[in-house]
Amino acid sequence: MYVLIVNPTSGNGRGQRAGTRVERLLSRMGFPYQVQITQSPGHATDIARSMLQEKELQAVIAIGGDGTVHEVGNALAGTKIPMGYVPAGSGNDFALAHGIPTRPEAAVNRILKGEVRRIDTGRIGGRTFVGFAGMGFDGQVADRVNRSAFHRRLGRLAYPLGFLQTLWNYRPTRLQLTVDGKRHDMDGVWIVAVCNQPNYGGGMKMCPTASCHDGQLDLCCVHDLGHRQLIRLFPRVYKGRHIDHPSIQLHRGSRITLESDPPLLVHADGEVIGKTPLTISVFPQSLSIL
Ligand SMILES: Nc1ncnc2c1ncn2[C@@H]1O[C@H](COP(=O)(O)OP(=O)(O)OP(=O)(O)O)[C@@H](O)[C@H]1O
Repeated sequence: MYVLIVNPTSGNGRGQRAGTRVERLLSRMGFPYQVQITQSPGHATDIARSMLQEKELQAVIAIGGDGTVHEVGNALAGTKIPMGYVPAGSGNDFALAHGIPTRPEAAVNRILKGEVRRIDTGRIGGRTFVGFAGMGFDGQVADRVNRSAFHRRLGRLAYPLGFLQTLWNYRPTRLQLTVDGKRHDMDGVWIVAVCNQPNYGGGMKMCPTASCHDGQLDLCCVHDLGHRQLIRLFPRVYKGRHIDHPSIQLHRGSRITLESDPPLLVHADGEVIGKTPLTISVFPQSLSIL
């Protein structure tokens, strides 16, 4: 049996429509399924966890955006139950990273092929992230975008707009980053992004060489530059061309700790989950995806 977890609010109602199309397809093809609609933030994790007891469960199909992938991934990481995905959000970085088609029919066909791949995930403050996490300025932007229905209606433009609105009042801070035991003290830090895939925040290529198959996490630290310089650098991140800039530090490792004063907001897959200090580690080959 397939369990569909549909976030009806994702992508401005796209989730609801995609859910109906997937349901029709599975029914027409005679596959057993059950539909569950999320009622609130966090509900997708609870539903997916409760379904793990089902004997006939073949896969959980997340229908929504990266937030829905995050929530379902939190329940399935560390289990053998695979996650299928039908993209219906505004950013859909997970779909981009894994070549998942945007049309529900094509995404379902891929799921029904049953080709399971194991991917790494990240552990952050007792939770799992599937694609990426970020802190500092980026945590503030995620917070602003997620709280605003207006921003969420903008799709991929939500992040660039949130970026510009958050920019002028943000003060970069001092931060201690430790990667696999090696400490890096940095001043004037804007962003530390931790990536398990290249795509980030609606199509940016924050860590262009990140891979979910290498047992490592890639980091991109943006520090020591002024507001205007950051604006000039920003468009380059969509092609991954920011990495040669002198204010960018790249690292790779499997265990990362971050400390800062003041504490910085942290997001995981675009969902705000807390503040620094925290430890992040890779959870190799922990999630099965279709
Ligand atoms: N019934 C609901 N009412 C309100 N919020 C919900 C509901 N169900 C899920 N959510 C929340 O909706 C948020 C956004 O979901 P999601 O990220 O899947 O869509 P999106 O923001 O449109 O896409 P993307 O993250 O790819 O841009 C998540 O934080 C999730 O917890």
